[in-house]
Amino acid sequence: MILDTIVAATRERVAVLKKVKPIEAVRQAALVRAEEERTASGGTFTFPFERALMEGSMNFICEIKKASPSKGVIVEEFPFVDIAKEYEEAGAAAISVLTEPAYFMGVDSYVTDVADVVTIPILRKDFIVDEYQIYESKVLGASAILLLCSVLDEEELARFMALATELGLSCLVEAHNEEEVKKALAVNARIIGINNRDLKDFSVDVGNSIRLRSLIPDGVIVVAESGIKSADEIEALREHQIHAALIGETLMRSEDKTKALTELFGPVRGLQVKICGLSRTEDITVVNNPAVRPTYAGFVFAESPRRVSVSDARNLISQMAPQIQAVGVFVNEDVETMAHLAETVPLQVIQLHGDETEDMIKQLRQLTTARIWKAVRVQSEDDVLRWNESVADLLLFDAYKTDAYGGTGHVFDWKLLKKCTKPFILAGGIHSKNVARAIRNVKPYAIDASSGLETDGVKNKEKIFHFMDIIKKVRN
Ligand SMILES: O=P(O)(O)OC[C@@H](O)[C@@H](O)c1c[nH]c2ccccc12
Repeated sequence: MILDTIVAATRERVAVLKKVKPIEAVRQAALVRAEEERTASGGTFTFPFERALMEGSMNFICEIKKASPSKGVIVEEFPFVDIAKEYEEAGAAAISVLTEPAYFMGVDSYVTDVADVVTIPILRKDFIVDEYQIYESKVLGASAILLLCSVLDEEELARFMALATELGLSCLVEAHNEEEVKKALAVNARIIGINNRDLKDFSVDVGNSIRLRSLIPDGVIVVAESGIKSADEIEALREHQIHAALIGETLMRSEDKTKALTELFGPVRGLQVKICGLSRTEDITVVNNPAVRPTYAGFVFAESPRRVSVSDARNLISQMAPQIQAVGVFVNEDVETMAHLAETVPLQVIQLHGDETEDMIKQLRQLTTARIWKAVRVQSEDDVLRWNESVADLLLFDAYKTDAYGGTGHVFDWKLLKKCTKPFILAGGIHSKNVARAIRNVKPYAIDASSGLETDGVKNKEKIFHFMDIIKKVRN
């Protein structure tokens, strides 16, 4: 049986590795790395892999795999670093990297190379039979490892999971049948992967993950693995509360990963875009381009590197395509001034980005017909709930930073927005690498980007075009 052959080859591989680099050295390196990470995140591990699988209604683990025993070589061209970048932009929650050399043509260093270019977590996919490989996975920069119920007994599973947890690694515990699911549950797996492919004869049945899913209690993350090709399959997985789909071949073979994930996830219609912090004539030329043309363009009147004077704003807005609505961004400005500027610049929207109160919004409402947006800098769920009843036309959620009111380039925890019942605008460190995930997982009315579209403090044309291109593919 192929699985036995791969496992035997893996044992030999590990035996050789141990001679080249003794386990004690790898263990030390892993412990150092784990300790650094723990300290950096304030004393506890953050387990980014499992958190990423809880973000949206369907999360994708996109796989980097040159070959497989069932399909042989899948792609001749294998620019795996570019593929990893594309996966991240396409909206992958995590990336799975095959490192098994003999049957999947994997290489250990792929993990490190991918970790260098993406910020999303990486699953190191290999046939783990020895603690050595767990330490190694940590050193390579993985956030998670794969443990196979078909290869490991309960004692090994429990021991390997405990070691992984100690190192801050998550475990995707893979099962293919009822007996293996029970085994995964017996060792308290936090993430169970249900493989649709039978590793004994390579037959694939996507219904397998749906059938076995019912055996798994709430609170355990469920991942459907293998053979996933269509939007209908993803919809069925979603209906059965499966949190994530691990997809290899379908994505490796697709020319455009962003389009491929949109096909699978389904398009997100109706999303609006605001590009904030325009300050130069060149910026106006870019937004006027039909390929860009956001619904809203923001002009910052408050203290900021992107501040514009009233006369500059007037001049820039007069050159702007009439379809684009001008948003004036203010911080703790007095209401008369804002109402006057809305009239005279003119501005279609007043965005309050400071410590304005609900009373101020009401006063402003009396003075202007411009729409009023209130920016809320989110530190906790309470910040969101407090503004739920506001008379503002829309809320805009941004990251909190003590020393700045906005445009900080920081991303906040989007899960804090779950209880927001009204349409809102999402801001805070949005750029081409996280916009697809932001749109699909947070489902805002509009997305607002500023610093993520800049280079050296000014708007970058290429970044803006690329950003809009991704958004178009996500909206389809
Ligand atoms: O390429 P596919 O059919 O989308 O499958 C991906 C992944 O599930 C598959 O590579 C896999 C699932 N379990 C494994 C165990 C080892 C190696 C590989 C795998």
